Formats: sequence, C-alpha cells, structure tokens
Amino acid sequence: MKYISILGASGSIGTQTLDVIRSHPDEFQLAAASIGKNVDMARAIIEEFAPRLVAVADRDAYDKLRSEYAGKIKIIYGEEGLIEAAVFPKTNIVVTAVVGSVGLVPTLKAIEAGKTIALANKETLVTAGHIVTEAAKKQGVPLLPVDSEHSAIFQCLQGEKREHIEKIILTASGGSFRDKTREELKHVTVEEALRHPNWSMGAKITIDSATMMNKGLEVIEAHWLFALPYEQIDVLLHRESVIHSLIQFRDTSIIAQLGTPDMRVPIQYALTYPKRLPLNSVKPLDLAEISTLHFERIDFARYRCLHLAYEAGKRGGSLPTVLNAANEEAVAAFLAGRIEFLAIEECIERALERHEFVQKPSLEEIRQIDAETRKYVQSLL
Ligand SMILES: NC(=O)C1=CN([C@@H]2O[C@H](COP(=O)(O)OP(=O)(O)OC[C@H]3O[C@@H](n4cnc5c(N)ncnc54)[C@H](OP(=O)(O)O)[C@@H]3O)[C@@H](O)[C@H]2O)C=CC1
Ligand SMILES: CC(=O)[C@@H](O)[C@H](O)COP(=O)(O)O
Ligand SMILES: [Mn+2]
Repeated sequence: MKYISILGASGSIGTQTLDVIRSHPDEFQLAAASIGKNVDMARAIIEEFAPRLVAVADRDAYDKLRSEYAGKIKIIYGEEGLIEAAVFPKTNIVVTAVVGSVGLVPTLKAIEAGKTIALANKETLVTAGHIVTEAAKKQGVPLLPVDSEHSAIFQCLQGEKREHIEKIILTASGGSFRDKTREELKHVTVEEALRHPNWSMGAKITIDSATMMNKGLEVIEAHWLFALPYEQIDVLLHRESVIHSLIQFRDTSIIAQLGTPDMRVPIQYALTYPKRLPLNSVKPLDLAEISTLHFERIDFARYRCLHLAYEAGKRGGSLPTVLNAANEEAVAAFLAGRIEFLAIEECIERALERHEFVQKPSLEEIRQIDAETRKYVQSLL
C-alpha cells in the first residue's frame, strides 16, 4: 500500500489523482489532502477517502470545516497546513497539485522529509529549480513528473542514457487562440480563452496555454527535471495533443509517447512507477480513427511569452522567479477582467526589464523577489 498526500486535492489534477486512487484501492490510500476554498469538495473527500489530515488555505472554509469535523480529523489552516500535509508521517508520495509558487515551501519540506514527489505544480520548479533539484539530490528523493510532456519524456527515457539525447521536443497544442492572428488577440474574452481545444484543466494553466507561457514554463521545468541545456529543448506545435512529447537521440532515432489526452495516465504512471497498472476509465487511442496528425514550427513572434520564457531560462538566476511571479499576477488580473489578453505579456516583459539580476538566489531571496514582482505588476494594473 502506498500512502498519498495530495496538495490541491480539490483541483483538476487533485480530483483526477483521487480518481486514480479510487480505481486501485489495494494499491493506494489517501493519507492527507489540502484544499483552497472548496468546502463541498473537502466534505466529499473526507466522506469518501477518510484522510487523517486536511489542510485549508481559505479562512472561512477552514472555520466551517473545523466546526464540522472537530475531534474527528485534523483540519489545519494556511501554509502550516500545506506543510503538515506534505510531511504527514505515513505518506510515501506527495502529489503537488496546487497552482502557483505557493507550492514551493511545502514541496521543499516534503523533500526534506524524504517523500517521493509526484510533481504537477510546475511553478515550483520554474521559480526555484536549482534549490528544489539540489534538495532532491541531497535527500535521494525522486521527482516524478506528472505534467504530460515531462511524463512522456520520462517514459521515453526508460532504458536510455541521458548523454545519448540529441534534443527533447515538447509538443504544444497552441491553446485556445492558435488560429487567431495577433491583431485578433487584442479583444478576446476570458470565456474564449478558457476554452482549451484538447484538455480540461484549471483556469490559470488554461490561460497559460493560450499565451503559450505554459510551454515556456514547461521548457524551464524540463531543463531542471532532465538536466538539459536550453539548446537541447525544442517546442513543436502539434494540434491534436496525441503525441505528448518526443526525444531525438544522437543516432537520429526519435522515440515518442502517445496517448489519449487524459491526465489520469501520467498521474497514474507517477504513482505506480516503475510498474504499470490497468487504467480502465481511459479509452485507448484509435490511431486508424485519428488517421492524421499535424506538426508546425513555432512562430516566436506570435507567441511572445514562449520567447520570454526561453530568454529568462537561458539567462537563469532570479529571472525565472520574476517571469513566474509576473505571469501569475497578470493571469489573475486577466481572469478578473482587469487587463486585456495581450497585456499579460506586457506585464511580464516590463517586470523582467526592471529586475536587478541575482545570480543564484537563496530561498529567502526568491520569496522576496516573488513578492516584489507581484507588487510591481499590481502597480501596472
Ligand atoms: N490541470 C491539468 O491538466 C494540468 C495541471 N498542471 C499543473 O498542476 C497544477 C495544478 O493545476 P490545476 O489542477 O489545473 O489547477 P486548479 O486550479 O484546478 O486546482 C488548484 C488547486 O490548488 C488549490 N489552491 C489554489 N490556490 C491555493 C492557495 N493559495 N493555497 C493553497 N491551495 C490553493 C485549489 O483549491 P480550491 O479549488 O479548493 O480553491 C485547488 O485544489 C498547476 O501548477 C498546473 O500548471 C500540469 C499539467 C496539467
Ligand atoms: C495536460 C498538460 O500537460 C498541459 O500542460 C497541456 O500540455 C496544455 O497544453 P498546451 O500547453 O500544449 O496547450
Ligand atoms: Mn503540460
């Protein structure tokens, strides 16, 4: 039996992880979970999975749940709660499925406590890649990718040597506006932006996908997970999201991972690795029915956020922290109807330009730079 803590159990990745746990009651048990403010979801999780601890980020939600479950299970508020869920003694695997850099400290605490990390929360690795990967190495803790592209690369790498890689190729769907020109992007709505062509995901990542910052964050995530320089990380536009990513080896061979676009596949792979279990709830691909797949080169002028992410990643230091924090604030402002879609990239660019570079920021400096960047983006709105 593997005991699981899910940070962000009420979200898109969180609920799909619960589905995987539900399908394999002899393999997995939910030990601890965290939610933000979704009280109904917390109640449903407690009734069905009986975790021993639930962390709650929102004060009102915490007060409600604590009065309902006092004396029955531990309900803990705020960052302290997230950390308690991350280091819960019985837990073997922590699924990091919160959105944003709020996942950083709990992930580091889980690593220090020797937990295996199933990493969905890409912002953690973007904002502090050197700190997270060094901590995992020091503790001998595996960082197992959940993000579909990184799971694909990880699966293609099994039995292969990293030094035989020529390059990895991350596929990108192009997001909800892939058929629009930049001129047409000026007046798009939040509702339109939230209509991803292939995946059902949380709001923030769906907007990131529309700006292609999602792919930018994934390029930086891949740099840290697979210890590859940016010159060996490519992005390829692939509308269907059937090929989740590819590795080209030195002998020109390319190995790809294909599958139904359903996050339960990479989530389950991270939880069962190195085993594979049946996944009856997912319909396998019918390639004859799909018949045709499409590939296009990326136009970096069209997808400015991807360009900014490559630049920030290559220059390194504190720039990915700024990129991530500025993006989180700008996307939240767009979702709240406070700025236009194209203002997201402007906010990020301005935050990067004014930032005073730090070569190897400490955790404390990262937290400070993150807070300062958010404040600066707020001042632009
Ligand atoms: N969804 C997907 O298919 C994929 C997601 N990812 C990554 O996984 C992560 C999660 O994404 P997704 O599941 O889509 O996001 P969702 O928005 O669906 O879920 C986010 C979760 O985090 C909780 N949460 C939100 N804000 C806070 C906070 N300040 N403190 C603590 N908890 C908080 C939410 O709680 P509540 O809802 O209760 O308020 C919810 O449980 C992201 O980093 C994303 O980039 C990666 C690949 C695919
Ligand atoms: C499911 C998943 O991993 C997402 O990150 C997905 O990749 C988003 O798709 P695009 O960013 O390619 O539009
Ligand atoms: Mn992805």
